[in-house]
Amino acid sequence: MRILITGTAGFVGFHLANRLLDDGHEVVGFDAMTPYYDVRLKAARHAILARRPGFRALTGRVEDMDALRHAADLADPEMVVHLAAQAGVRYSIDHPQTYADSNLIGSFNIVELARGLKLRHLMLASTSSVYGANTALPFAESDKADLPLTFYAATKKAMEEMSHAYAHLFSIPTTCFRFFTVYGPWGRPDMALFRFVEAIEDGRPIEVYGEGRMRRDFTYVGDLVEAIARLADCPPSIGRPVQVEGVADTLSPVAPWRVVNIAGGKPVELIDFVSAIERCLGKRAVRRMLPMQPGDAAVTFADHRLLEALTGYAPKTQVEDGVAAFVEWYREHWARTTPAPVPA
Ligand SMILES: O=C(O)[C@H]1O[C@H](OP(=O)(O)OP(=O)(O)OC[C@H]2O[C@@H](n3ccc(=O)[nH]c3=O)[C@H](O)[C@@H]2O)[C@H](O)[C@@H](O)[C@H]1O
Repeated sequence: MRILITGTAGFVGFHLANRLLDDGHEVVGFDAMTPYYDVRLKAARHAILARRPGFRALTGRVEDMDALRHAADLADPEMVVHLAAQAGVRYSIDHPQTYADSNLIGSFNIVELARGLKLRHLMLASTSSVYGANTALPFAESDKADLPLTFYAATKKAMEEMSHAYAHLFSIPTTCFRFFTVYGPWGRPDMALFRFVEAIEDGRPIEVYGEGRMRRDFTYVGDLVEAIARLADCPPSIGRPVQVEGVADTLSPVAPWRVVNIAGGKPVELIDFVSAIERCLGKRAVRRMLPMQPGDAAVTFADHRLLEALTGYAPKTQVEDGVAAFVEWYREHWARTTPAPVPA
């Protein structure tokens, strides 16, 4: 299949592109290389993809419709996977404009682009953050999700809603998947795992928010891309819901559209995550215990029965194993081969 993926220099886009190339698909990757975090990491990911037959990279922002149209002309895609976004829960508090630009305008451009393409499937990355102030656990996709705690979450929910309208009006088979704190090799430097490992290796204290009592349904990136690759083969079709024991399919009655959680399935307390990191590194962290940060969710925990019913797959990697894979990558690859930053 010919596939256009936005955000291929990003953490998830890099892994997904590799996975889909392994399966023999052709991939055009579209990425703006934004400097939200160390661009050398993005460049290194793209350099690996560039060596693979079947991959072509284009640089551009999702806010730039002309650049997107150019990418679509080149790719002639049968499927679009939209992963490019301004991510990060806590960063959104002081930088809402970048979220409005990338996540609202960018996602609008993607559905508008899809309107003119004959796609088998449009897949869009959403987030567990849309469950916001919900307290009923686990989070089921059919639960109302109308109480976002951050503007980041609000922009992702808006993307889900925009895509529903477009799916309805223009018959675009659309799946929105909600990620739950994805981690693993080549991960994002702004996220807990990278920050903790980097600090412990450098002998600096780590900052543990919420006194370490928050829980996250951490999802290993290898499991995530397996789930997305399987979901790619399950485009929604109106009137053809899947039967799921105990949970409702989110298939829209008026559009070929659904939303699906992708999560590890076993929430882990942050302090236990820190202990797993310490065991893998063979070092103790100096822990600075801090209060919860504004906008953070106390718990994320996904109902993953819909994913299982659709794909026959459930994520399986234990946190200890996933953290070990990250630590091996960090020590053997990133810390060893990355040059010191150029002074400003
Ligand atoms: O699934 C999501 O909806 C989101 O997942 C991710 O957000 P989070 O769950 O916040 O992941 P992450 O940063 O790994 O922090 C994990 C925990 O460590 C705590 N945390 C974090 C950093 C730190 O230095 N100290 C700390 O205690 C922190 O307070 C938190 O309790 C994505 O960034 C986001 O884009 C979105 O997709």
